[in-house]
Amino acid sequence: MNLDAALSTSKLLAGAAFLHFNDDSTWYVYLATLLADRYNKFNNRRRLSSLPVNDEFGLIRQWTNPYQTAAMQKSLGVVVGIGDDAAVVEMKAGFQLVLSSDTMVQDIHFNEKTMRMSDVGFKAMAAALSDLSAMGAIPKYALVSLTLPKNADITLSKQLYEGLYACADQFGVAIVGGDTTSTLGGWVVTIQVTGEIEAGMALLRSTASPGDIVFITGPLGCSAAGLDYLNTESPLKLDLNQSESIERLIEKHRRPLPQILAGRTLLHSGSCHALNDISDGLASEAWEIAEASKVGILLNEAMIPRNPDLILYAELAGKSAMDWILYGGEEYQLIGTAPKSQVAFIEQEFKKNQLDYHIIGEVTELFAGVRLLQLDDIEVEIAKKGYNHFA
Ligand SMILES: Nc1ncnc2c1ncn2[C@@H]1O[C@H](COP(=O)(O)OP(=O)(O)O)[C@@H](O)[C@H]1O
Ligand SMILES: Cc1ncc(C[n+]2csc(CCOP(=O)(O)OP(=O)(O)O)c2C)c(N)n1
Ligand SMILES: [Mg+2]
Ligand SMILES: [Mg+2]
Ligand SMILES: [Mg+2]
Repeated sequence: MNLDAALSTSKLLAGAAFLHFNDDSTWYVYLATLLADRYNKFNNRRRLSSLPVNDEFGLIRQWTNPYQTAAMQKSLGVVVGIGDDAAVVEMKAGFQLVLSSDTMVQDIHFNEKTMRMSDVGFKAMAAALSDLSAMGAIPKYALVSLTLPKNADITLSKQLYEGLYACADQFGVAIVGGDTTSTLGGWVVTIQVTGEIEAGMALLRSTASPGDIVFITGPLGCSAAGLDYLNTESPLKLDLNQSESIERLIEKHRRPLPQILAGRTLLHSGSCHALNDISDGLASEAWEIAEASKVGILLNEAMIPRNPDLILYAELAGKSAMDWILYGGEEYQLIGTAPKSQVAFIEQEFKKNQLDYHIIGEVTELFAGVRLLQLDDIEVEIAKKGYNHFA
């Protein structure tokens, strides 16, 4: 078995184990169908190569047919999948629907220099699923709306779908439909996702409480540092160690992972107060919790984790790692709050699931907004800034 095959098999196993964690008794059916799916993929591709490439419906079949067989979709609760006017899916008693939508636009979220099309697909799905993770939901279904240039290279659109399905499969998500349109402008991908959650259990931004600790599920700033490198005009001279560090930062920019298991672990713990995912940057998302919960958040610079690759690259580039950590965004880690008394329990649950967990501050009623206790012991308000589409 080559490395790629081994890697993709281990991701499938991780996906299956993940469904198992979600108490889904059909997880082994999902695994079996996923493996059969991989086996059939090559044959499917050959069968499809005779379809026309300049016809919308032929294209949709080419994009979607090589992936997720009917058997696999059935194991995920799909009753009617791609091909009719709308999809039909099973509803589980005692659960509520969780709905969200996210868009990636050429030259705003990605460009030819920063991302391959398969990365765009993977990241678009990951970013959409991230919002489900921030509610504590189990991701289930996705609709893909694709707007592509009239003269687009069809190979690129197929690569986009390769990435979309790689992420969907990793998190047990069935792609059940979407929409296809042409444009005289650049590529736009919108992913609408649906998840399910135990009724009444969704984790909100508005429920932080004074005395809570503030935590994050992993180091921040790496995606922004990776993007900075990809945008560098004059290439830096790098030794092997430095280029490996930068490769890892680029990977974090191109293939972020939604923290679904962390969201589920927090929901199961019964001890998480507020939760939000970090798409626009730590400062911006902490502000969202502070405002929605009508509390203050005091972050402690000394407690904020610093990824060694990030520190190394910040020194090389002569830029501030802390700026990327606070305002960088696109990290898709979670920021949350929990009562102090529950910290040990949550930490233990995270450890059990081999998840990362860092306490970085506390919730207070002494002020409104977000402040940072700097390394020099001075407390400053941090700007409510992050990525803003209209700034
Ligand atoms: N065009 C829109 N019409 C209706 N609701 C929207 C629109 N754009 C965003 N929203 C809603 O506004 C809220 C904030 O959106 P957004 O900042 O994109 O959230 P996030 O950063 O979590 O992805 C969400 O509840 C989202 O569903
Ligand atoms: C070419 C390029 N320029 C800039 C960025 C930086 N960037 C674009 S969007 C964004 C924030 C996240 O996107 P958004 O659409 O606001 O996601 P949401 O908050 O809806 O989850 C960032 C940091 C990028 N990823 N690529
Ligand atoms: Mg959004
Ligand atoms: Mg969000
Ligand atoms: Mg945003």
